[in-house]
Amino acid sequence: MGVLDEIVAGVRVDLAERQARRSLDELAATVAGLPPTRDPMPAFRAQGLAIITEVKRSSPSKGALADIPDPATLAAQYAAGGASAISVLTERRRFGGTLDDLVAVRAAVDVPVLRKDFIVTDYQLWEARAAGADLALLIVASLTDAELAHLLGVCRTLGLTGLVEAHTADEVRRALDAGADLVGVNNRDLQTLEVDLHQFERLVGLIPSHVVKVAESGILTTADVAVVAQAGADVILVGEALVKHRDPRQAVHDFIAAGS
Ligand SMILES: O=C(O)c1ccccc1NCC(=O)[C@H](O)[C@H](O)COP(=O)(O)O
Repeated sequence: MGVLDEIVAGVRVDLAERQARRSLDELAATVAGLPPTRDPMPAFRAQGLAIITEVKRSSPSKGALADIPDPATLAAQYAAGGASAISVLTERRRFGGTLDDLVAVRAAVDVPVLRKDFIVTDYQLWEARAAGADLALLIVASLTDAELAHLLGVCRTLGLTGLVEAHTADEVRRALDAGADLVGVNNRDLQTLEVDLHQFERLVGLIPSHVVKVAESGILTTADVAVVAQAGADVILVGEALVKHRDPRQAVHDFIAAGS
């Protein structure tokens, strides 16, 4: 079993507990009372490099990264620096996140918010929408083709933008076949945790021009930003470098400038 499989196994256990406490009907009632979601795509398609900044306390690859006692304050700093969207890791066991973090971030900023988790069921998408998310991550490696197409359809029904994440050429093909118009290439292999910044560069040519391309993971410096921007990234997704930075607002600003 690889790391991704282990994470998903834990996610399914936690998910069953939440489902026992709150029914889909209850989530649907909450969602019915919400305003429409925010569309991140215009900002992602605009001139220059866009950035999705991540609220990430810890990770399987690096262990503890930052305490982040107040995700809302960090998110406000990201937004002030020019973030086009904010990613909130809501997985508890390995990343120390919760859906409450997403609720707090949603209340603090106006930019779109991404639920970054290991989504394998409709229920998690309803939870994401009920918590105030505008985007949801779908990881090709943890889904069958049928599941991926189905979950992308549920995203559309709920007004969520699906960020479909791939790490190999085959996964990029599967993401496109499922109809994704926002594709992330993760430089991190989620089974082995190895990071290769050049994975984005290798795969980006497989993605057609009308699809928005996101370079994810392992972007630590402005030089790294320049590498993926020159390779054709429309958007970068950055966690570690920002949560560990003494001035996240300035770091976001500098990363955007490095890619433009
Ligand atoms: O970050 C990990 O170690 C990790 C391990 C297994 C599954 C997912 C993992 N991370 C999720 C992410 O995709 C990253 O948080 C995101 O791309 C930002 O990466 P980074 O800038 O390297 O923190």
